[in-house]
Amino acid sequence: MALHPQAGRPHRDGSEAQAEATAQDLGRLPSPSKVGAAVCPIQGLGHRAARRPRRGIGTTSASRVPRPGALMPATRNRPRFIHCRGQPPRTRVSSKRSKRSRIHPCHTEVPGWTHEKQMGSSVKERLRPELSQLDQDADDLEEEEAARLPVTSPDGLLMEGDKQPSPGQGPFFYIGGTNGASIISNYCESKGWQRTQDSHCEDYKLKWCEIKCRDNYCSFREGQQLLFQLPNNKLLTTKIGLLSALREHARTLSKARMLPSTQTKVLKMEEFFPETYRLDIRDERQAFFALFDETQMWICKPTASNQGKGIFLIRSQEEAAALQAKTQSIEDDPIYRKMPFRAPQARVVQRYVQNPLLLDGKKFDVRSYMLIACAMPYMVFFGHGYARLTLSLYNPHSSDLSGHLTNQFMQKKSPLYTLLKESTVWTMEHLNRYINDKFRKTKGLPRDWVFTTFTKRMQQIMSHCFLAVKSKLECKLGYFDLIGCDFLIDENFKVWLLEMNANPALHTNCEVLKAVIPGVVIETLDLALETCQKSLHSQKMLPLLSQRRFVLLYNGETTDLWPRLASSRPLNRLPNPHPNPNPNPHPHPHPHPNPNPHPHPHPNANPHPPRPTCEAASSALSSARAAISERPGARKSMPSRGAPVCTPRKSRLSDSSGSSIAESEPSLCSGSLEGSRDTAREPSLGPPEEEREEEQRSTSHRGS
Ligand SMILES: Nc1ncnc2c1ncn2[C@@H]1O[C@H](COP(=O)(O)OP(=O)(O)OP(=O)(O)O)[C@@H](O)[C@H]1O
Ligand SMILES: [Mg+2]
Ligand SMILES: [Mg+2]
Repeated sequence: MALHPQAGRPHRDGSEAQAEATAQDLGRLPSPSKVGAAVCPIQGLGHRAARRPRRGIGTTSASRVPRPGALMPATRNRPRFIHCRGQPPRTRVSSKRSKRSRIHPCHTEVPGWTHEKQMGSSVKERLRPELSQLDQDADDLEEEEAARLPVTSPDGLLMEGDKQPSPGQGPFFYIGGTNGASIISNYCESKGWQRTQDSHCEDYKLKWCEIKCRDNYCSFREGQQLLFQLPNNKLLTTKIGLLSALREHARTLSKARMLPSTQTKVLKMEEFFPETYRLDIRDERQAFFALFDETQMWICKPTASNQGKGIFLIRSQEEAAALQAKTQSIEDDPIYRKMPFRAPQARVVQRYVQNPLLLDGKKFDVRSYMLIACAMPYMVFFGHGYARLTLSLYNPHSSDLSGHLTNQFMQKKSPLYTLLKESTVWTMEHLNRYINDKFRKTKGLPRDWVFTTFTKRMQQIMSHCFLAVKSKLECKLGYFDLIGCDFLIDENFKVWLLEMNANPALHTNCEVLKAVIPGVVIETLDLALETCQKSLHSQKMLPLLSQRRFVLLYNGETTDLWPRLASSRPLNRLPNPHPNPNPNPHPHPHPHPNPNPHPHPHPNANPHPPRPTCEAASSALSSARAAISERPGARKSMPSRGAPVCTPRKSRLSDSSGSSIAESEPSLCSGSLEGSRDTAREPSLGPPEEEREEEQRSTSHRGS
């Protein structure tokens, strides 16, 4: 299919990503005056910290306290969580390792994991005394296991200044919503933390909410807490946010390319992102309707919905004309003119990839992950996910959307889903085997194309997208994010990025998901803890002891200037994920039914330290870096980006599950983080208001 170059498309200035992102949630917000304009007191911290000189905070505590609550095996191949019970004596962090602190390592081989994590010889050398002790400790532990004694929390579970875990005294974690809740909860409980159902609890160590709530960001204690989701991740995770960011990045890069010093090849947006137009901007809309003809297929999507909601295809002149008329009527509607925030959700139209690669005749896409484990400095990773297939055979002419939309939510609508659901999700290994068998010879692909070329391409694209928004993301030490990225492969093996999703689905309702998702979540949490702790203590990030399958895409420690929290802050508040340079490669084996999830060596396999960084991505990064660093607001020149401007306010709304108040009283929450309402935005097209609200209520599980 011939694609129109993006270059000729209408552009808007770079503030659109932010403005659009803002617009999405504004329908649910009170006017800025109601919210109040006071600056959140937390906001200033980053700047103050930036001015302070870096001090040697010392590493003793971080390196000596045992890794808390590691998953310990009940048998050699049946890992289980150890829940820390009882009240161990209060721990003082000292450079001397206490006897009890030595029990954490676990030498158990966990299928599919151990081979990926080994220490380099230099690290081993350094750790030799520790290693022999740990061997002994592991034996001790096995004895304990054999005796089936309850395992108590090791000393030093918490860092200095924290209370020891005891019922009702924390440390606390809070989970808003149900997405991945049991995995997160098990992980935290294995560390001896206690779950609170109080969504207003401010004394938490970790908060993982499906829906962002402004209060969470206002009361956030930088360096002391972990908070899931960057406040303005919608720069990447709404359709318009991503489109605008990529366009602006393309402009920046094209300017930079004119400089003699930056001639290196960088990724072009049109090479990986299907041609897309915003329907909420008149010029773009007109450009789209002018170019449309019946030889092409387009897909129309609401910017901030997920699970395929509100999506339809445009194939005929009649459908295009109907869309045009509807857009126009909304624009002309006096109600929406007066109250643009009441207007239906903005939409994009995207060129439909009509010739997808098919697996046994079925369309599929690939869900991968971008993990922003640390925002100060940025530590960004790539992680493999899984492939999602439709139940029915692909027929480009069919009007049945379930054959066109591969996301699980669409497939779940089918009565056949319960029966055939296992066939709708494949592991990446399965996909790799299939492509090796069916296409390697006929298409002249390299062996293990999935784990070589395809993986590199996804990493390159993710890096490109991250760089596109890096200077605009609101970052604080303790923010972390897991973003679901959807890729489509066409029959020419070209890779297309379809979208990125906040709060990706973490369901485990079929066997493949059970094998994949817990590992993703556990490593996410491990990496968030480790990187945060290291940042707080001004320790070197690498090697990352908890890195297993995720591949490092971006290490801001070596690239960016970033403010460090000074030692005048209360230190050691975050429980230390790696109290000791742990030679055990698999401290957190997750219940993983897949005995060998990565039989083939591939870029995400992680056999040797130092942990892998992505070559593909780093070349993309280095070639783009010069351009990025010149952008206003780039990290180099702006040490700490602003926190959301907001009034700290005790929220008083909570649904029964204790999840974000955004659902019950949307006007108070969700999305006010990005600034004030863009009243100047053009009316947009979409489903009626009720439908839109319904969509917003039910889209907590992003990226189905
Ligand atoms: N440009 C495109 N060409 C071909 N198929 C597409 C295109 N865009 C989307 N699709 C199909 O439609 C599905 C839904 O699109 P998309 O992921 O953008 O929407 P969504 O509502 O955000 O879904 P989710 O977040 O649940 O993945 C995709 O999984 C893919 O199968
Ligand atoms: Mg989505
Ligand atoms: Mg999707």
